[in-house]
Amino acid sequence: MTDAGRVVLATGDDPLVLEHGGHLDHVEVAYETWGELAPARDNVVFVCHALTGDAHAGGEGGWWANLVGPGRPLDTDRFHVVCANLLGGCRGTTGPSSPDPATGRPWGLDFPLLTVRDLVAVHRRLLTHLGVERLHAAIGGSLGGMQVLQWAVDDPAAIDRAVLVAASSRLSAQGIAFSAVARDAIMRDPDFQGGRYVGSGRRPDHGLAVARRMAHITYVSEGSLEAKFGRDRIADGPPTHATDFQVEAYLDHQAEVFLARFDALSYLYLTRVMDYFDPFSDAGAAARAGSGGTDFLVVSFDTDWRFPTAQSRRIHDHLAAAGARSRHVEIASPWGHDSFLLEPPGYHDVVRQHLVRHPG
Ligand SMILES: CC(=O)SCCNC(=O)CCNC(=O)[C@H](O)C(C)(C)COP(=O)(O)OP(=O)(O)OC[C@H]1O[C@@H](n2cnc3c(N)ncnc32)[C@H](O)[C@@H]1OP(=O)(O)O
Ligand SMILES: N[C@@H](CCO)C(=O)O
Repeated sequence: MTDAGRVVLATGDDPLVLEHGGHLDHVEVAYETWGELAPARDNVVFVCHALTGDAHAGGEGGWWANLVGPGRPLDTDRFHVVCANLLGGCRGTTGPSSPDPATGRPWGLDFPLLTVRDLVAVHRRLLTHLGVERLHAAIGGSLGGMQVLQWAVDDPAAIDRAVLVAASSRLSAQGIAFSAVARDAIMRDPDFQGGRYVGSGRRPDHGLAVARRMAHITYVSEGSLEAKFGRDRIADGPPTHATDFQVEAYLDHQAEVFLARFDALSYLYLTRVMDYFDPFSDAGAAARAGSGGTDFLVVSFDTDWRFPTAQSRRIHDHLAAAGARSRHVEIASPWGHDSFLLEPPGYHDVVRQHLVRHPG
């Protein structure tokens, strides 16, 4: 059974208090579910999406349809899978382009800055709304893995099995630098209009496209770009400043499809969420994450240079040193960071096995 819905999870009477201060009096969340909820409500697998994902993880066109479905590692004949669009997103959940209840106008840059803890607080409210106390598992890739880690820190008794794929507990200087250039491209686009572009008939598409082109290069590997495109050109002819190489046409295409599904303000807010994430700066965080008996699987890909294996090993090392149950597996993949969306050999097997492991 597949279900999709939208639910209000914060109101003026029950606001969402944010980690950096301030609160949101209205939070609406878009979510989808697949598979039957067991009568004991003990078969829920929560999927946390990455930077630009949405609630549509499974089913036709789902961004994780290779992982979610009957007989898949997140087996919907067995599990009740839930995925929600993030707070700050632009795919049905409240974000910076949503109306500010105080003015009726889109929030723009008046939307408060968020943290991973805030994103998780909304997931936790959704679970309460669904009448679920404990997750069979929580799984996420990239920013999704960060949410799973924060969730275990904030509510250690809530998750039996945690799967963090291609994630990081702390962006490197290089990672923050990539985010900075992407945000600059957006904010310096004249159509950004100080963040007041919603409803103006102009959007900072140029800036957002530059941001996505650059980010996409970091999500794939040098080898995969070489293998797909090499130095192939679209047509023979004299040199030009226009798109000429196949790899340029590929980036143009990636940017074009991205503009059709994503919003520049959400990009600014969610990249900033990632920059500041650093849960182990709190010396007690790893011990708390392990204190509820959560069984962690940390997966990385050998060609991921955006969130390299060393960053996953750091997560595992912190957890293991604090006595948490944790395993780290590095998967060989030719495809870089976005391997978490694909099926390199061995990856789905370790996830499948972890989801049926006995806790304790
Ligand atoms: C994580 C979440 O929570 S979901 C996030 C949202 N989703 C994403 O971020 C995914 C974006 N990333 C991608 O699509 C990535 O490219 C991957 C790595 C996942 C897909 O990998 P692959 O299957 O190897 O696809 P590839 O990277 O080659 O891209 C194929 C696309 O490029 C297009 N393309 C390929 N070569 C060219 C070319 N020379 N010129 C123009 N376009 C090209 C294809 O037509 C295809 O388009 P389509 O996706 O619109 O059908
Ligand atoms: N390609 C993914 C990965 C980000 O880490 C996304 O856009 O969400």
